[in-house]
Parts: sequence; structure tokens; C-alpha cells
Amino acid sequence: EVLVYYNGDYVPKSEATTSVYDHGFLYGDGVFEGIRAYNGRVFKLKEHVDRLFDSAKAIAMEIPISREEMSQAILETLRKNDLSDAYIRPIVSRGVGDLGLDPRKCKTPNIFIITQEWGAMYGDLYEVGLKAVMVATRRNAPDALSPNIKSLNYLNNILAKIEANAKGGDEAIFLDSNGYICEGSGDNIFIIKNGKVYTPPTISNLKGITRATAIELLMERGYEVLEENVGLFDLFTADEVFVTGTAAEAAPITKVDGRLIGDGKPGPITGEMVKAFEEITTTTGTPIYE
Ligand SMILES: Cc1ncc(COP(=O)(O)O)c(CNc2cccc(C(=O)O)c2)c1O
Repeated sequence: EVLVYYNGDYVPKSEATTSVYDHGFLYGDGVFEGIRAYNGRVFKLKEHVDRLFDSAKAIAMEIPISREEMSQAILETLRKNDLSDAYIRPIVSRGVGDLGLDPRKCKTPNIFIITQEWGAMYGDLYEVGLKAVMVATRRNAPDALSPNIKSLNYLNNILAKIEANAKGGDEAIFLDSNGYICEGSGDNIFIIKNGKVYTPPTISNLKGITRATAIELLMERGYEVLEENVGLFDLFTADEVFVTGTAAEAAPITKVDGRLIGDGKPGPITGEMVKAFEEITTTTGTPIYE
């Protein structure tokens, strides 16, 4: 049975439970990460652990183990489950406390680490590309609940997904509270026009680690990457669009709200990205077993 890390122990999946009085369950009061291991290496482990601790600091929650201990716990959980190609989900909740919002009711945070086998998220849709739809639900504003915090509050993203499902889309694209193109329900977005690459600034979306990697890879290949606001018109008239995320990696978007993007097939720069990701994720990263 899969073993889950729970506050320092490795327990069978069926025993990886928390109390109904855990404020992570009661109020979504907690943070999490989504990380992948490829070919026996964890991709961008330090960046993900750093973001987990930043998210915790943003909600004034002290994680009771160090960054290094968190990294080792992630590697050990993979080893306990003999995993080399995996999806890794660290979760830190505020912990158990009486009913009522005040986090001071919770003595200590609970830490879980789930690991499981994970293949490509969209399967063969990489060839044909994803159909995206715009959703009415806006991404939560930075001055309301910053989308930079990877928190257990994913209802905003789920509402977008519900809208996309209702509209028959594979992915939902958010506008931010100012009406600019923001990101997908679980991934960042890139738009290509006349050989230039545009991606929204991260004030209104998650500081994606795959997004940062894509920017590096594109610049290494001589592309100009502009982090600036783009609008619906820019999205609809783009030559290419792709989304990036730990789960999605780099996934082409070939239709948005019924409009073909470019000629409706994944574009050349997107193709370069998919190949570059395959290369970098299978050759770099923190070894699990060495
Ligand atoms: C809202 C949002 N935006 C962008 C990303 C991409 O960030 P990274 O490049 O750092 O992963 C995410 C990450 N989203 C994510 C990651 C892993 C799994 C799932 C899931 O849908 O289960 C979602 C996300 O949740």
C-alpha cells in the first residue's frame, strides 16, 4: 500500500487521516505544492520547497521542520514507495484547533507528503492541442487572497474548471481583476506573436516554476520574452498559445472560445518547448536514489 509521510512517520494511505478539527479541512487554512520526479530525479525541488515556505510565511504559519528536512522527507517518501517517475504533493495545514477562524487555536501544523505514479496530464492532447474557454470567474485579486500563495483555497480554480467543463473546454483561462489575461485554472499562460513571447506578470497569478523554466529555455534559444499584460484580443489573434505547469508541463492551446489559434495546430515554438522540457526534466534534478 502507498506510504504517506505524516508528521515524521510513513503511514499506509488508509491511516493518512486528519481530524475534522484540522483548520486545513475546516477553512482551507494551509499550503501545498505540486512537484514531479522524472527518471529518478525530483525536478526543481529547491524552488518548490522555497515556494512552500514562502506560501506558509505569507499566511503567518511556521512550518515545524526546516527546508532541508522537508526536502529530505520528500526524497525519503519517494524511496519508501520505490518511485522514480512520480507526482509529489506536500501539504502543510494550520493543524487541529477548536472551531473558529483564529489560527492561534491551532497548536502545531500538520505535514503530509503524498507521492504517486504520474504520467502526462493531458495524454495525446499534446498532438492536437487543448481547447480552452474563457471563464466569467476572475482570478482572486492580490489584495483579496494573493494568487501567489499556493494555498488549500482552490475553490476559485475549481469554479473556473466547473465553467470550462460546462462549456466543453479542456482548460479554463482566467482574466485578472483588471480584465487582463491571467492564467489557466492550474497553469500559467504564454502567448506568441510574430516570433515574440508574452506572459502575464505574476502579480495576478501563481509564480509558476514551470513558467520560470520556460522563460529560461526560451531566452537560451534566443527568443525575446516579455512579461507584460495582454488582453483578449492578443490571445485570440496569437500565432501560438501554450500553458505551463508541473502537471501540464508545456501544453499547446489550439482553440480559445471557438477561435483557432494560428492554423489550429500546435505551433513551432510550442513544439520546441515541449521538446526542451522533455530534455531538461529527464536530465536535471535532485537524485532520489544516489
Ligand atoms: C493556479 C496555478 N497556476 C499555475 C500553476 C503552475 O505552477 P508550477 O509550474 O509551479 O507547477 C499551478 C500549479 N498547479 C498544479 C500543479 C500540480 C497539480 C495540479 C492539479 O491540477 O492537480 C495543479 C497552479 O495551481
